[in-house]
Amino acid sequence: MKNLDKYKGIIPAFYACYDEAGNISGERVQELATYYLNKGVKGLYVGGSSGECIYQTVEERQEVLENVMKAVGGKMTIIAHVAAPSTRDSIILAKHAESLGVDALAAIPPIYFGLPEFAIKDYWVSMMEATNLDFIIYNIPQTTGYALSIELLKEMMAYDQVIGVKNSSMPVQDIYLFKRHAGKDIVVFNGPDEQFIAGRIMGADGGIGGTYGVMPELFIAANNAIENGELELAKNLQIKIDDIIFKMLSAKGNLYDVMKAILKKRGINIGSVRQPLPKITIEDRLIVEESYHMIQDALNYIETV
Ligand SMILES: CC(=O)N[C@@H]([C@@H](O)[C@H](O)[C@H](O)CO)[C@@H](O)CC(=O)C(=O)O
Repeated sequence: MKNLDKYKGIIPAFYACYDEAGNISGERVQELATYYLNKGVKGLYVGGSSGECIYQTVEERQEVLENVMKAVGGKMTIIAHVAAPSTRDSIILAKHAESLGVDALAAIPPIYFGLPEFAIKDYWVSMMEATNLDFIIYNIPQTTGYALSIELLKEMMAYDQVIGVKNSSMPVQDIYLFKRHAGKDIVVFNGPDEQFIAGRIMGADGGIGGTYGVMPELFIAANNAIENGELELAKNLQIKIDDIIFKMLSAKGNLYDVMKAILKKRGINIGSVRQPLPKITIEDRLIVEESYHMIQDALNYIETV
């Protein structure tokens, strides 16, 4: 029986760190990784949606992971999202991640063309079996168009390397169903940050989220409240988190650029987003300001409870 405790907690989805010219900045990657280490999160999820991975080359994705491992390798759990459009590149990224000593791989299903489940399974198994690492299925039907079926989950659970599911689908019941039908102990990560505590109550062992990175303290506090059975506090924190997310999502610019602007106000400059993601507008600056102060207010609230 594998000990899965190292995956159970708050794991921010790591953001793309660019220099002023829009190229990957190894220095800023290391600064952001160290920032999260010091915040006390459980680990980092590197190269996922929030990492703008689909807009980066294989070499750029390798550079990001190399710099994360330089900064925090061995000091926290590192999950490397290695899925690329082709199986070939996914295998290259998986082997590279293993060579750096990450804890686990994660992968979305194939994108663009809708493929039959046997082809999705082959895609996942090919990159997984190119290494000896733990493997986490990434279910995110909103962006991939494929919702993980119980049948395919059961087939994948037959592989000892498969240890969990990162579930970003909105129905929180999916978390329960994946746990129920896995047939063995698995880790399920809550993906939609807006319903983090609901996911935890329905069986998620922790969370991986794109907004954790701009307010990690709030998700750590919400997770601790769940762990301690303080459901009223957990709900109050979730409501504060959601109001912040809704405010950030109200911007015209992409959420990731809103969060990067807020991080800059928190002292961490990781550049902007890569097109075609729309950058924040002048008008969005007010939303950034308001979101930043809502985070500060929530941090002050935590100090009082
Ligand atoms: C569809 C989507 O991107 N979901 C996000 C959420 O963290 C999302 O950004 C958040 O709930 C705000 O809507 C994560 O589940 C995925 C994610 O952060 C990642 O893969 O980087």
